[in-house]
Amino acid sequence: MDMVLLHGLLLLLPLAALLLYRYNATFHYFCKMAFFHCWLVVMATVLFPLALLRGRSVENMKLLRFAIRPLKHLYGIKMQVCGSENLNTKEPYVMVCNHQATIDLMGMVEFLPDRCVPIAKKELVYMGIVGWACWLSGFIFINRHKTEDAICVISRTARTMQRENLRVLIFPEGTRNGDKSMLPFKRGAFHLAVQAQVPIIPIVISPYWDFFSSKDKKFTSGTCTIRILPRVETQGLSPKDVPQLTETVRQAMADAFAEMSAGHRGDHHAEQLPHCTRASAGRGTRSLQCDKDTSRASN
Ligand SMILES: CCCCCCCCCCCCCC(=O)SCCNC(=O)CCNC(=O)[C@H](O)C(C)(C)COP(=O)(O)OP(=O)(O)OC[C@H]1O[C@@H](n2cnc3c(N)ncnc32)[C@H](O)[C@@H]1OP(=O)(O)O
Ligand SMILES: CCCCCCCC/C=C\CCCCCCCC(=O)OC[C@@H](O)COP(=O)(O)O
Repeated sequence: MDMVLLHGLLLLLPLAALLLYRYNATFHYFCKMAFFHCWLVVMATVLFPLALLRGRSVENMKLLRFAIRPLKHLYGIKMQVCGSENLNTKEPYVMVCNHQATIDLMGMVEFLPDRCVPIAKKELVYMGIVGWACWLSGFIFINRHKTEDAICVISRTARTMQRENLRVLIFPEGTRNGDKSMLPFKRGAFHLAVQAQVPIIPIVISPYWDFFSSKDKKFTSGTCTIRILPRVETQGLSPKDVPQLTETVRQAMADAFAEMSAGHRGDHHAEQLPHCTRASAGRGTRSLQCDKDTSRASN
C-alpha cells in the first residue's frame, strides 16, 4: 500500500511542477533563470575543448556568441537592433552599454562585433568552467576593490587596443542596475578611450520591465530594443576632458533610454516602427534591423 502511495506521489510531482511552472510566476522565474545558467555551464563545457585548441584569443568570442544566440529563441525574446551602421568601421573603439541584468548577454550577442572583448569583474574568473571560458575568450578582468590595479589594467588595455586592433565593451555603471534611470557612470571607459585616442560607441538596451524583473521575479516573453548611438570622437582630448566626456555620453544614453522607456510597447509597438525592417533570425523568432538610426542622441 505504501509503495502504491509512493508511486502515486512520484507521478504527481512532475505534474505539480508543470502546473506551478504554468501558473506561478515566481516558480516560472526561477526555472527560467536556472535554465539560463545551466545553458551557460553546458555550453562552456562543450565548447571549452574547441577554444582550448586555439588558446586564449579574442577569436573565441565567436564561440561564445554562437553559444548564447539560441537563448533568445528558447525564451521568446524578439530583438530589434537600431543603428548598426554606426559600427561600420574597421578601427578599434570603446563600446559603452547599460547593464540591467545577467540576461543582457542575449542582447549583447546581437550587436557585439568581431574582435571585441568585455571588461568584467574579476570574480567571474572564479565561476568554474564559465569563468575559464571567459578567460579563454580574452575577457579583460579588473579588481573593482583595488582602484589602482583596475586603472593599471585599463592603461595596458589602451596600448593593446592600438597594437592588436581590439574593441572593448564596458558597462560604465560598473554594476547591474534594473532601475528606471541609469546609475552615474564610472570614468574608466572614458579614460580608456582618451588614452587610446579611439571613438566611443554608446549602446542602449531598452528596459526589460514588460517581460523581466529580478525584483518582482517576473520572466515572460517580450521584445528588446537595442540602439547603437552615433560614435563620440576623442581625438585630441586629454584626461582633463574625461569628466565632461563622461557626462555627454551619459546624457545621450539617458535620453535614449528615457525615449525607449516611453515608447517600448512590446511586439505591437515594434510592428509600428516605421524605420525598422524585419530580418529573419530563423527558427520562428524575428530580429528587426533599423534602416537608419533614429535616436535623438547627440554626439
Ligand atoms: C558574444 C558574447 C556575448 C557576451 C559577451 C559579453 C559578456 C559580458 C559578460 C560579462 C559582464 C561583466 C560585466 C561586469 O563585470 S561590470 C563590472 C566591471 N566593470 C566595471 O566596473 C567598469 C566600469 N568601472 C570603472 O570604470 C571604474 O572607474 C574603475 C573600476 C576603473 C575604478 O572604480 P572605483 O570605483 O574604484 O573608482 P572610481 O570610478 O571612483 O575612480 C577613481 C578615480 O580614478 C579615475 N580613473 C578611473 N579609471 C581611470 C583610468 N583608466 N585612468 C586614469 N584614471 C582613472 C577616475 O576618474 C576617478 O578619479 P576622479 O575622476 O574622481 O578624479
Ligand atoms: C570559449 C568557449 C566559449 C564557450 C561558450 C561559453 C558560454 C557562456 C560563457 C560565458 C558567458 C559570460 C558569462 C557572464 C555572466 C555574468 C554576467 C553578469 O551579469 O555579471 C555581473 C556583473 O556584470 C556585475 O556584477 P554585480 O551586479 O556588480 O554583482
